[in-house]
Amino acid sequence: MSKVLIVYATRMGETERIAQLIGEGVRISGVEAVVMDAGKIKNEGDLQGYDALVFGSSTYHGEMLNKMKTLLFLAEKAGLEGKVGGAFGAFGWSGEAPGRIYNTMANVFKMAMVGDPLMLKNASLGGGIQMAQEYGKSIAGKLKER
Ligand SMILES: Cc1cc2nc3c(=O)[nH]c(=O)nc-3n(C[C@H](O)[C@H](O)[C@H](O)COP(=O)(O)O)c2cc1C
Repeated sequence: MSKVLIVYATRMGETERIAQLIGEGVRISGVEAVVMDAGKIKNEGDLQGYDALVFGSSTYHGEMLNKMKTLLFLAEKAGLEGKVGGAFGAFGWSGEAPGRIYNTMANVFKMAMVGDPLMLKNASLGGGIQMAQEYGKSIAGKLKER
């Protein structure tokens, strides 16, 4: 069975909520999902053995959180080329982090990215629950195309 790893970096918990909803969308599609805090990933081996990887961080002062920067340097060595990818994050107004994560996954890791990064101001208001679950479903859908 295909397996998806969803890793989040959060300060107040909003990006974790989005990660859990993406995980639900993956599981609704019948695909296994593991959701993990970026701080739990200690070496590149922790990122191996998955068919799709989805990374997310909230934005502070125009940047992703340091835990996500560290994770991306580990991921560079994990051999993720060709794997399905996605990026997400909670934001307030400018939301730089998800796009930067997405571009690194596409351009440096050469992953097969789903349409766009998912950016949400709130995981549960304004259709957030559905949008995050749909993002998970689109990750699972891209895996099933293969
Ligand atoms: C000190 C501070 C700086 C912030 N800087 C930004 C920013 O530059 N751009 C932005 O879009 N949101 C910014 N935000 C809003 C957060 O991204 C937003 O509250 C988000 O929901 C936090 O998600 P988290 O709980 O996953 O950390 C900032 C919030 C705080 C408290």
